[in-house]
Amino acid sequence: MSELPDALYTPEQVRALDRRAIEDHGIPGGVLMARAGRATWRLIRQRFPDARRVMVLCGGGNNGGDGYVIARLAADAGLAVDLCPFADPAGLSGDARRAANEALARVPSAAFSPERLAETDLVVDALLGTGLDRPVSGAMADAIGAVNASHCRVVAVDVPSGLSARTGQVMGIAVRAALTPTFIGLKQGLFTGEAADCIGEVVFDDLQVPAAVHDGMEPSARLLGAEALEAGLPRRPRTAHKGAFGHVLVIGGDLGMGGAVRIAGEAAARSGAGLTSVVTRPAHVAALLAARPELMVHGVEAGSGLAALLARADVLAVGPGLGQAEWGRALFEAVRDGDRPLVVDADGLNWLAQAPTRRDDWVLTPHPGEAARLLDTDIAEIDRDRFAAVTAIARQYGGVAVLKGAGTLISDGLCCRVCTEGNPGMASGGMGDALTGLIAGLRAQGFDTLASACLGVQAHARAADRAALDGERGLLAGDLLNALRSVVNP
Ligand SMILES: NC(=O)C1=CN([C@@H]2O[C@H](COP(=O)(O)OP(=O)(O)OC[C@H]3O[C@@H](n4cnc5c(N)ncnc54)[C@H](O)[C@@H]3O)[C@@H](O)[C@H]2O)[C@H](O)CC1
Ligand SMILES: [K+]
Repeated sequence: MSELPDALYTPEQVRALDRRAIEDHGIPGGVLMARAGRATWRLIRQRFPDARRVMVLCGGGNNGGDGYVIARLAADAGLAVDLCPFADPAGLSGDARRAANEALARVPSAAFSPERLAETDLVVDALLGTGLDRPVSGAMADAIGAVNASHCRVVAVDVPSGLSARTGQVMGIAVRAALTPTFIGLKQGLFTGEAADCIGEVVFDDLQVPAAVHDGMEPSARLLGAEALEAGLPRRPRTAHKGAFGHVLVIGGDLGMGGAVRIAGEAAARSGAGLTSVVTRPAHVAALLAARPELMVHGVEAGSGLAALLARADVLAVGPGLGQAEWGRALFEAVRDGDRPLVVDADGLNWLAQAPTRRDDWVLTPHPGEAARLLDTDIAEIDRDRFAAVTAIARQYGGVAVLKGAGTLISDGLCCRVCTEGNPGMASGGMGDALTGLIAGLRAQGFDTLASACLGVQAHARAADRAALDGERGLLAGDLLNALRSVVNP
């Protein structure tokens, strides 16, 4: 099993890679299945050497076929094996049927029994893989529920059963695995949506298929590898001076929401921007100046006195705490059609959704609710396929779209990038404001629209990982901001 490649594919693309391996490179499907089974078995022996009793759940397709190979290998190694078919092996086709016949000649099949889980060390989930095409129900759903409720560690073959390999959404119910060995091509659905609760650790194996099978196959998305951030944030020259690192102007903070612009401003400053200014309600000026003397804070009523401040800024971040009142609308409209690159978040996105327009130099950073408003749809539709949603926003509004969530997606309308860093503690107030400021700060330092979005998302998630104590509780924006320094200045 090797390091994760960055290329992600749809299930259809992976099936095409399968066919190329078979048809163009003469590797029989049964050999691929045997290799998938052997690779998974080797991983099981490495990671769970103490397992003595294994339960293998086999579905009605080739994912099940992989499971039969594993069951036979486990029996040959002397483990006690409960082999539980969830489809009549006689009804299997081709390679899966041959694998089933070989396994069943070695191991009698057993009906799934939740009670057996108490004596089971390890469950191999070979129910469903890339062929999942409807919500899981009936006996298969009951079994997945029992396995998830048990103490058993689970190895999910290729894809946790019930998780969509395309969208990362759970269809009915899905296996929660400790390990997901996956083959030939990484499925995009393993890295966004609800996948983080199901995949455990993804381990990739190319099944010794020639890399040439990927030739001409444009990945549907790419992982933001850990090294992208280090490579992207160059060290500063000794002769550095603040004028060389840009000037960010954060706009927002209607009455009662001054904290949002403070967080965004502080994130921009900590990102390395040379100067950071804030335009907000006059009522917030004194408190902001006292809290963060690095920020230059200006109290502005709707639109008046803004022009001079805009002229001095290199990048604008509009939205944190902007609000849905007349004040916010006037400020948004004053900057929407200006000539400065923009990062638009929060209520800035809501104002944009009410009067859609296009630009090539902005970064839009919606969460699923804001994305639904931008696309005039509902959150369920966004969750149905987040890759499609973030691409649609980038194509409709121009620039770069960032769809925040577990596995944040970044799209320029052509290819999606996926950030797999971050933790559940980020689901707390102020996180989005910090990301907005961070992206604007990087943009002000000369990174282009896409690079500032990718580096900003990754730095934000990594700072959250560093700040999270147990990763399960709500993170404070201040904790993230404190951690940011060590991330942006490695
Ligand atoms: N390159 C690779 O990734 C390799 C993949 N292999 C394995 O093959 C599966 C894909 O096999 P396929 O037969 O296309 O699909 P599945 O096995 O996932 O299942 C199809 C089977 O299941 C039925 N089905 C679909 N949804 C449901 C549902 N909700 N409930 C019940 N049944 C459902 C569907 O009707 C079909 O009958 C891949 O994941 C790998 O594990 C190769 O073995 C090695 C190379
Ligand atoms: K599976």
